[in-house]
Amino acid sequence: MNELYSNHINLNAVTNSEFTYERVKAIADWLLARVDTRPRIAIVCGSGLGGLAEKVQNSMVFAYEQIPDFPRSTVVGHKGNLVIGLLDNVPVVCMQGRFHSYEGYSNALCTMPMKVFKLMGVETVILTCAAGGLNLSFDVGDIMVIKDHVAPLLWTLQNPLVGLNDDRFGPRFPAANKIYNKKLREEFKKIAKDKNIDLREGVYSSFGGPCYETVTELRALLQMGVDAVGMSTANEALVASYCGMKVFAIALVTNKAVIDYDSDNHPFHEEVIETANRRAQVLQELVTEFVKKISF
Ligand SMILES: O=P(O)(O)O[C@@H]1C[C@H](O)[C@@H](CO)O1
Ligand code: HPA
Repeated sequence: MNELYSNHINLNAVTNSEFTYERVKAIADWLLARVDTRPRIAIVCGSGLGGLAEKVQNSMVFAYEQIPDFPRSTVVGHKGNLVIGLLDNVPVVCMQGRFHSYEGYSNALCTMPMKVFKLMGVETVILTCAAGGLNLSFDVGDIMVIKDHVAPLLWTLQNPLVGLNDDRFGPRFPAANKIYNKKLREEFKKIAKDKNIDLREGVYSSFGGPCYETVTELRALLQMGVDAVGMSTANEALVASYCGMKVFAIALVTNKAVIDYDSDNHPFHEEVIETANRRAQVLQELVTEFVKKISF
């Protein structure tokens, strides 16, 4: 087995049956035994956005490879640490890098950390990601609050909830029409307004990658009402919501999706990272303020 990957998790396990309640609880307990902090908020840092985790104080940093049964981060711009500590005095657990299905991980494995968070006592999950802007009025650098998603992989057996259901995590047939908490979206928008930071709100889509989308795929998504397209987040949002946690998600528009058949432009990861680095500070400021606000 590739040593980048985890110790004894079955990487090909498509269903969630590999990640039993007991197995996930063992991971949560392993972490809780090593920190004094009891985080109620979890933050997932997307491509190039891991700097937020560096703002966490009194932190304990666990490299993913230290944590039993955790996968490894293999993507540039995803450091691969779980950081537990205080963000402006609010206890948080922060994923400095996430797992993607294009890394060879099943969606059940990609989203397993959400279940760990649930069993650590987390109540709210904040997801961040990089995305290509599809909405014609979007500019590179825009921040979009996600209000819904379209995720074709989740229409298949790659849905992370496929498999025997354990009701201790969530219901067999969870609703998916209210994944992105409206109150949290409103709160975030208020904070941005007070800071004079322009925000977008829209629909995110994820095909899972690793290739960027074809022109025709993007045009179809545009017709469906999609505003930004990425390779992650929807799966995590689904599982976090299924577990009964509140979900808030933002996508940073790191590039423009190319919807002209004859364009010479194309998306590339270096541009994604570069834009993320350029906008990281604003995003960090917004998320830190948001965390403070919702912690009461
Ligand atoms: O991990 P996220 O969704 O933030 O990153 C996006 C999707 C791919 O990992 C990468 C492509 O450039 O950016
Ligand atoms: O254009 C994109 N497509 C998919 N994923 C992405 N992540 C950043 N930009 C993009």
